[in-house]
Amino acid sequence: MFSGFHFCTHVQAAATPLLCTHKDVAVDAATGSGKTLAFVAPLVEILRRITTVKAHQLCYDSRSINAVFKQLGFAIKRVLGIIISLTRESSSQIFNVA
Ligand SMILES: Nc1ncnc2c1ncn2[C@@H]1O[C@H](COP(=O)(O)OP(=O)(O)OP(=O)(O)O)[C@@H](O)[C@H]1O
Repeated sequence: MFSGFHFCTHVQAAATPLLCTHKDVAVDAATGSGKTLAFVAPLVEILRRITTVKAHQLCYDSRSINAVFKQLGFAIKRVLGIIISLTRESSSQIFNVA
């Protein structure tokens, strides 16, 4: 389980499989129910998959290791996810969870 927690909260259990399969999700749940991790963890998982697949594809193409790093470096510098937050406090909270 992400972040050292052993169980998902209800909102995390409901949202994670949908977000990890690229569905659009709107969540309305109580304060402190774990909403932040419910969208941060799937985003991290999707980014991990993108970079892993990219590395695998590049290695599979059997290019030189320098070319692999160069192309991976380029890929990682692209914007792959955006979190929009309405307040500075909320932004800090999300930053700390991420
Ligand atoms: N799966 C989990 N197991 C145990 N604790 C968790 C889990 N997920 C989140 N928490 C903890 O629960 C607390 C509240 O989580 P979080 O801030 O994500 O809730 P939230 O719904 O986003 O709150 P808010 O509505 O205030 O933004 C945090 O301390 C967080 O570390």
